Order: sequence, then C-alpha cells, then structure tokens
Amino acid sequence: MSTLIRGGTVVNHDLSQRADVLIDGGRIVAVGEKLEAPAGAEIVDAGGCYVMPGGIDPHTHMELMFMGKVSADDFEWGTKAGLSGGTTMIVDFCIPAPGESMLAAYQAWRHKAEKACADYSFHMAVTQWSPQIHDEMETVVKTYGINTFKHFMAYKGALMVNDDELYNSFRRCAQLGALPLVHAENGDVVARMQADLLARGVTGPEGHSYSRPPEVEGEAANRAIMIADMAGCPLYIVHVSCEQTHDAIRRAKQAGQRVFGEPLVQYLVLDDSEYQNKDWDYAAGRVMSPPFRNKKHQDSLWAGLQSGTLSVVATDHCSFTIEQKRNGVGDFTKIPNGTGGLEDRLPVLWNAGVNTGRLTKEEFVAATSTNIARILNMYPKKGAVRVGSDADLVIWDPKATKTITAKKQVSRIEYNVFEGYTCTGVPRTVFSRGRIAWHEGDMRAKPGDGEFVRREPNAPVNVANAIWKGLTQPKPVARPDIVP
Ligand SMILES: NC(=O)NCCC(=O)O
Ligand SMILES: [Zn+2]
Ligand SMILES: [Zn+2]
Repeated sequence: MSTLIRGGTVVNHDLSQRADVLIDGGRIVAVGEKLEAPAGAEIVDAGGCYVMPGGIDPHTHMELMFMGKVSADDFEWGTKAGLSGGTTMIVDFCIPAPGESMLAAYQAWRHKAEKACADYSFHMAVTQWSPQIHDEMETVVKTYGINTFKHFMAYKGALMVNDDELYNSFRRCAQLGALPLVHAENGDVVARMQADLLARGVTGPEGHSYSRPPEVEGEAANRAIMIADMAGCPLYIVHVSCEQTHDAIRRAKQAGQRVFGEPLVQYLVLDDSEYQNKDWDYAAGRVMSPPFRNKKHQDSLWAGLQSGTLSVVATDHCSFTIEQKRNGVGDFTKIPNGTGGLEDRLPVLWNAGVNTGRLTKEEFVAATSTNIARILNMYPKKGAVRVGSDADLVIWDPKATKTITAKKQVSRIEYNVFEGYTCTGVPRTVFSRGRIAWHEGDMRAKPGDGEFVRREPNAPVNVANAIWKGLTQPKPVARPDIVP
C-alpha cells in the first residue's frame, strides 16, 4: 500500500522545499509539489510541519555487559525509545567478550537485535590484536557488512588497547577500506588519577569527573589522529566532549586529514556542575565517559557543528538503573559508565540548536542523519528524503512542545538526564521503511520490525584517502649502482 505525506516542507541537508512525499514498498517513490494520491493510498497530513529524514544514532549500547552490569535498555526498548523521539536507526557496538572471536560476538549481537523495532547496524570492537583478529576483520567487513571498527583507548584492564594494537588495527582498516573509531581518553593516566583521588578520600561521583579532565581526552585524540595518519586511514572520534579534542580534529582537518568528530547531545546542554549534586543517585546517573564539561567546551562543540569541523550528534545511549549505578557507592570507579538520551536527542538538539539560531534546520538534519549516513556509507538509502531512499521519515511539528520527564519516557530506567527540560519542536509521526512506527505517543512498531543494514567498505572518503596515501607513500630513491 502507498502513503502520501501531504502539505509539509521537506527538509534535507542541502535544501528545504514545500513538497509532498509518496511512499510505496517501504521506499520514497516521489517528492514534489501537489502529488496525485494513487488509488487506495493512505493520506497523512503534514501541514505546518517539516518532513525530515529519520534520525540515525550511530552510538548506542543496548543490553551491553559493561563494568559488571547489563545496560537496561535492550534492542526492543532502545529502538522504541529512538522511534518515539524521531530516530529510525541505531548503530550499536558489537563488543567481543575477553577471548571471544569477533564472529561469535557478531552472532550474539544479531541474536540480541532480533527484537529491534527499527533498523540497526553494528560497529565491531577491536579489544586486542592477534593474527586471528587480523583475519576476522576481513570476514566482518566482507561477509557481515560492517565497515567500522571501534577502539577503546580507555578502560584499562578491560577494553583498552595500546598504541601498537591501534596501529596494527588501523593499518588493517586501511587495507580493508574500513573506518576506525576511537574512544579517546588516556586510560593509563585515568587509572592513576582515579587511584590518587580515592586515596585522598574523593569517592563520590564527582571523582569520576576529576579523574577524566579534558587533557586526557585531548591527548588521546591527538595520538589517535597521528597514528591514523601514519597508518593511512581516516578516523572517527566518538563522544567528543571538549575543546582539546575539537582542536585536534580541527587541526587535522586543516592539514588535509580525514577525521570526523561526534559530540553527544548531553555535552551540548549539560555541564559538570551535575556531578556536584548532593544527591548521590542524581550525580551517579550522570556518570559517563568522558564526563560533562563546562560552558567553554559546550561553546566549542556548538561552533564545531556550525563550522563543520564536527559532523554528527549522537547519544552513546547506555542506560543503567539506579540500583546498577549504586554498585559504585563508596568507590566512583565502580559506577557503571553510561547515560540515556536516545529519545531526547532530536527534540533537545532542535530546541537548543535550531530554536536559538545556532543551527539551521538543514544543519540539524545533517548532524542527526545525513552526515553519518555518508560517513558510514549507507547514503542515500538512509539520511535523505529523496526518490529511492528508505522511507524512514519524521513529520516534525516545530510548534509543539514537550517537557522531558522520566515518568513518561520509553527508556526502562527511572531517571532522565534532561529531566524538566522543555523542548519546542517534537516529532508528530515517525515512519520506519514506509510504515507508521510511532504517532503522537502511540507506539505501533513491533519487535522484529527492524532490519539489519549492511554497510559496504570503501566509502568515497576511504577511496580518496587511499589514493592520496598511495601517491605520497615513501618510495625508494633510484640511484646509479655503485661498483665497489
Ligand atoms: N560512555 C560511557 O560512559 N559508556 C558507554 C561505553 C563507552 O562508550 O565508553
Ligand atoms: Zn566510549
Ligand atoms: Zn559508547
């Protein structure tokens, strides 16, 4: 059955225009003014609204075993939370358990994701280096359709990799046409600072923030950028929280490197005063890595989104209940790291970005959908309102308001880091591959509706980078033979 979305303004990353959108077979089949409704088509009114590509959150952790706890939102509730806030696709991190092969981890993640209500894809984590990992990476790319590999430079003794492992893996990414991702924090320094703080009696959630200053992030970001350049691959830095990391990205871009930065919506509107809250549960609920920063860093991130030095706004949705967070009472290093935000990303970014003039609505679409679709090589299947694209769409009411409260959220945890924040501009109707998945609070998507999205290697940026690196690689100097 076809659907005609009538009377709205279509907003793409490059252009906004009054246009109707015709959907058939899960795809967009026409975009234009005053389209004829085919016989039997469902008509959906978008008068006074924007029609935008569904949000893509490239950074989530559903049902993840992390720091001894399993994150509370699974693929069903995580994707439902996303849909209720206009996000129609997530990219989750497939993280092998210690000693587990990537191939087994991939199967485990596919199993967990069977109940997804919206489309999803995976990044694969590299948590050690060995000939087996080297070989498995090829299968991950060519057989499983995953073109991104995540590296943790923090979480010493758990997920952290060293520079040798980074370089080996980045080299392999260059060979495979894949994109490496890094969590940039100097895990050795963090571990020392944590121990020093605990020894000085700083045991509460504020210790988490003190132990991870912007310098540990900036240093690691710089290091990863330099290693990626030497390895000959582009680089994507997840959860960019501070000016130091933004500055490293900015310099790398100005020097011609292909580096992408991903701030989180939490970093744009929440600050480090949250960790000083007298209520332990409140402060612990905001513990994530890197931690929230101050206004100076927030301004830097906003400027990066405006200027294009930062590309994508994500959430790193990794939600833990209060009981799980209380694992760290008396020792902040044991508080499971992570916050929610998936259902709030678009409304909060619109309110804090578009309504304040920091972002145009087109830049909003770029930061929440189109840029990441291009970086991950799934554009224009995802990330665009254009003929042939998947009909993952949001009808966005720029006048409607909502005050965020955990009492009404879809996520399974008891609190919300944006509690009390009022947004003007919220989704009215959300389509997932042509079906109405959510409409004004009515969740229609069902477990299993989501599909895995394959992503092929050799995105345009990888190809260009490989050509450049090939042309500029060290070559032997031809000299006349010396006859001894
Ligand atoms: N960010 C965070 O605190 N938790 C999730 C794991 C990660 O992305 O580092
Ligand atoms: Zn991380
Ligand atoms: Zn993460």
